[in-house]
Amino acid sequence: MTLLIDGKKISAAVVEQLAIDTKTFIAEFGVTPGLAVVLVGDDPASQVYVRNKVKQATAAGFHSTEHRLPADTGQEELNALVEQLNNDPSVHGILVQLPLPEQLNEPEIIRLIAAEKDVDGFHPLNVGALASGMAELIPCTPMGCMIMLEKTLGDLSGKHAVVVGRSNIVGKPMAALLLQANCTVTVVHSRSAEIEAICRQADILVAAVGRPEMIRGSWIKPGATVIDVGINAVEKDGKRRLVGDVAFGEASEVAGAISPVPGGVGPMTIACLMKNTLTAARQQVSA
Ligand SMILES: NC(=O)C1=CN([C@@H]2O[C@H](COP(=O)(O)OP(=O)(O)OC[C@H]3O[C@@H](n4cnc5c(N)ncnc54)[C@H](OP(=O)(O)O)[C@@H]3O)[C@@H](O)[C@H]2O)C=CC1
Ligand SMILES: Nc1nc(=O)c2c([nH]1)NC[C@@H]1CN(c3ccc(C(=O)N[C@@H](CCC(=O)O)C(=O)O)cc3)C=[N+]21
Repeated sequence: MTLLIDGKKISAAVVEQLAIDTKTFIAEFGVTPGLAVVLVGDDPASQVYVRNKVKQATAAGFHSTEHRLPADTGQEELNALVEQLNNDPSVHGILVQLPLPEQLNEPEIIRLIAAEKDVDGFHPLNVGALASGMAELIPCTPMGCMIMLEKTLGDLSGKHAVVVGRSNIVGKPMAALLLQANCTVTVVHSRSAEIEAICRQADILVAAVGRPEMIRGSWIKPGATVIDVGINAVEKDGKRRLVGDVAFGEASEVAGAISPVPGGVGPMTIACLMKNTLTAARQQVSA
């Protein structure tokens, strides 16, 4: 029997606990955690995520604001907004939706966000803290994957984890967290040889590639735990559908446990963003 790792359900439990912790926090400090989400341009998928984020923030009891800028926004203008949010004491968390339109310098923006308000965990200070096991703000998607894995497997010590993808947003921080959880970690990417054979050795397989259904059933070791991070919009029978980086039907016949798309990592990412916002608020009131 293959276990379905239900991200919707697990994330609902996370948000429920968070709403309780937030109430306690507000009662103790008289401060409501604030999240600001910045969206440049009008990419429809990004709009969906931003809407979900703002909705969940409200459900968690946060104060949240949405800042939409036109696709042709210049660097100065975006910098000025980030600086304004950095200086706003009612804002504890800042998320700038990525990728940015190409005229904007992404690393410059990531560095400009105050590290203590960087609820994505992308600032170099937070990346360094994660690498050395001192992190407070951990990238939301990998954190969500870890919660799913620990819920499914308990202790991860000694397991061989294979991460497909090495982006700063998912693959690299995922590998860091798995290593910290005592896994033996292999990271493969577009220049790797023998990807299939390496995947087949994985007790834990995390797919974060951005290629619809690239990972086939035959790449999976029987009984392995598979976490599918991919969110790919494809046309099927004239309709827009979301599929992951894993061929779900085939994979679920081999895997011991697998997360679906949608309803897997996506909702966990948003729940972890809320966790980080409360963590950031806690740090800032006690600073
Ligand atoms: N559920 C969620 O909350 C989130 C989902 N996502 C989704 O996860 C997926 C990955 O996102 P992200 O990490 O940002 O994507 P990126 O495009 O930044 O990174 C993709 C990675 O996959 C590697 N790769 C690409 N093609 C291949 C291939 N054929 N074989 C092996 N490796 C390959 C790339 O290698 P190289 O480095 O060599 O180019 C790169 O490291 C996307 O579908 C995205 O939509 C992303 C963030 C959050
Ligand atoms: N600075 C920054 N931080 C991010 O965390 C970030 C980002 N930029 N850019 C884009 C990616 C993508 N991402 C998702 C979040 C939630 C869902 C999600 O909730 N998905 C649902 C439903 C999706 C739907 O129905 O369209 C699901 O998978 O079930 C998906 C994808 C965060 N990202």
